[in-house]
Amino acid sequence: NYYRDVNRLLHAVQKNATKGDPRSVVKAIDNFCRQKEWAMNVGDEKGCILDSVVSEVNPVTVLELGTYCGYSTVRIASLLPPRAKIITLEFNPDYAKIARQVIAWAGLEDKIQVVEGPSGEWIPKMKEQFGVKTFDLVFLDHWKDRYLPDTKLLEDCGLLRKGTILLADNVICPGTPDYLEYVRNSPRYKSQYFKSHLEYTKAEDGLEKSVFLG
Ligand SMILES: Oc1cc(-c2ccc(F)cc2)cc2nccnc12
Ligand SMILES: [Mg+2]
Repeated sequence: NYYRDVNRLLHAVQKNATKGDPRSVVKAIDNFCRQKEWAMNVGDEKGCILDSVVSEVNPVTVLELGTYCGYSTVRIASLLPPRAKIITLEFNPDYAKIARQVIAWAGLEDKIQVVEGPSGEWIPKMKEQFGVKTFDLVFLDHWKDRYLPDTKLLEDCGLLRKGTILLADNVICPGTPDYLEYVRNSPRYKSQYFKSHLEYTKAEDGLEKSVFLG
């Protein structure tokens, strides 16, 4: 079952990665998923595109939708300036439990807040619960049918500012057609597609980077 799989991924991190070294945690997960068991991390190829967007934006406040095992959370956090913070939402409690341990192994607990529950319920509470004004970067990597409603919710809750970057995983595989249509046709976004491959495979996938114009 899924929980046993993610547990083996955690053990691979604890066995092969150096405690307190985020990049070795990322490497250990990629090696495990390439050699042993595929898992739905953003992966090393799309991960390099993620790294370049994070480095370009240099965000202070990041929202990640879909933590899973914390691979992209660790990848992003390892590139953030000292005071920067990531809030990452995960619906599945088993995944959240694993992610917290992966994040702890990387030594990044101080930068990352893992929040359990439905994104649709937590987004309207971001300001009051976490003192967030607006997000500088949002990484969408959760259920594909939540990308569009959650983006509209972020707009309606005033959590996006002129220049906020939305970066969306899996816009080709599994695919998020309604989200793509929205960000590519709305006058409120400037959108750009980064062609890549589905993690650890040769199938096409890509990331969509969209700037909120206010
Ligand atoms: O990166 C991803 C890949 C897949 C996925 C699963 C099965 C396939 F066959 C192909 C792709 C699902 C995902 N769900 C949530 C967040 N990210 C995902
Ligand atoms: Mg994904």
